[in-house]
Amino acid sequence: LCWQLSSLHCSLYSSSACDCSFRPGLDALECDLARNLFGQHLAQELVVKTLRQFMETDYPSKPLVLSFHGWSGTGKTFLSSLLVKHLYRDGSRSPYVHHFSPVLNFPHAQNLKQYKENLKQWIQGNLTTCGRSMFVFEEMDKMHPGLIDVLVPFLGPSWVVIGSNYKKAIFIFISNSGGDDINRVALKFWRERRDREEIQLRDVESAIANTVISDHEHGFWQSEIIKQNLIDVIVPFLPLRPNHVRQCVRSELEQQDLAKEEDIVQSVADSLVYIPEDEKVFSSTGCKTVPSRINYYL
Ligand SMILES: Nc1ncnc2c1ncn2[C@@H]1O[C@H](COP(=O)(O)OP(=O)(O)OP(=O)(O)O)[C@@H](O)[C@H]1O
Repeated sequence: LCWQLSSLHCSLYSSSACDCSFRPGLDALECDLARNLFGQHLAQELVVKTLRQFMETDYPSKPLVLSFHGWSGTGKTFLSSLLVKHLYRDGSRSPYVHHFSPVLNFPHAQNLKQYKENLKQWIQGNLTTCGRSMFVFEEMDKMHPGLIDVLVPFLGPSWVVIGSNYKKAIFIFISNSGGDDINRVALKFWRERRDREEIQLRDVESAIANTVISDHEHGFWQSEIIKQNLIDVIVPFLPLRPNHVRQCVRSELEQQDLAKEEDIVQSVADSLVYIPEDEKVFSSTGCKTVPSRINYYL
């Protein structure tokens, strides 16, 4: 029955939508984001809109390249995991989704040459196996500058892997860089009593790009990926307000099958640090420490 259902699904979509267990459920993704990703109207809109455009054709002109920016604990990794869940049949167990972290995969600066070669081979090999692969690069701000540029041929419109259409791949880069730029704008809006939903990509985009390319420690320092405009969308994550933290607490309590008691919700939210110190507008760690705090207040 499962097989029949999946082949029916594949024949309803174009057959190539089913390459490599790729089962895009964009309506479900949109719904999941609307319900579970708090306070990130820009990220939500940009990612869904861009994915819809990218999926519209079987022959995209280049792979999709997204770069997520924002402070710690604001939902960058969480959003990327929801993408994986709604794009691949096997979700996070999919063999076509690859994660890279500089600390785990490229820890020693002196091995840069070897890492470059390995990374190139790895990407090429996986793209040959499956054009619909996804590659997620975490902590780009800790990646050795120069390493990531081996990806340049894979990100543009003019490179070919025999046997697969590499232009269907998705690359996601994640970093905290640009977080201060985003926060400055968010704070300005808050001080002017303007709705945070009024913040547009154009309010933060160029500041993020400038910060990233001029940061000597960032993997995109002087990178050709930026210079050649290979990033399709810069996705900003806004700093979280106390009400978003409370939503995270409720959501975590629900996941742990615990009652959503408001005094616990408030105590956990109150226990976080908010900045600036005098105004206490944004959580300095987003929702990151919520699960560990909950155990303390139960
Ligand atoms: N905007 C959000 N909406 C809902 N939950 C969130 C949000 N931000 C963070 N969380 C919760 O906090 C946890 C940690 O967030 P996440 O790992 O996505 O942060 P991050 O932005 O990737 O941080 P870092 O830059 O430190 O890696 C998530 O697993 C999720 O449960």
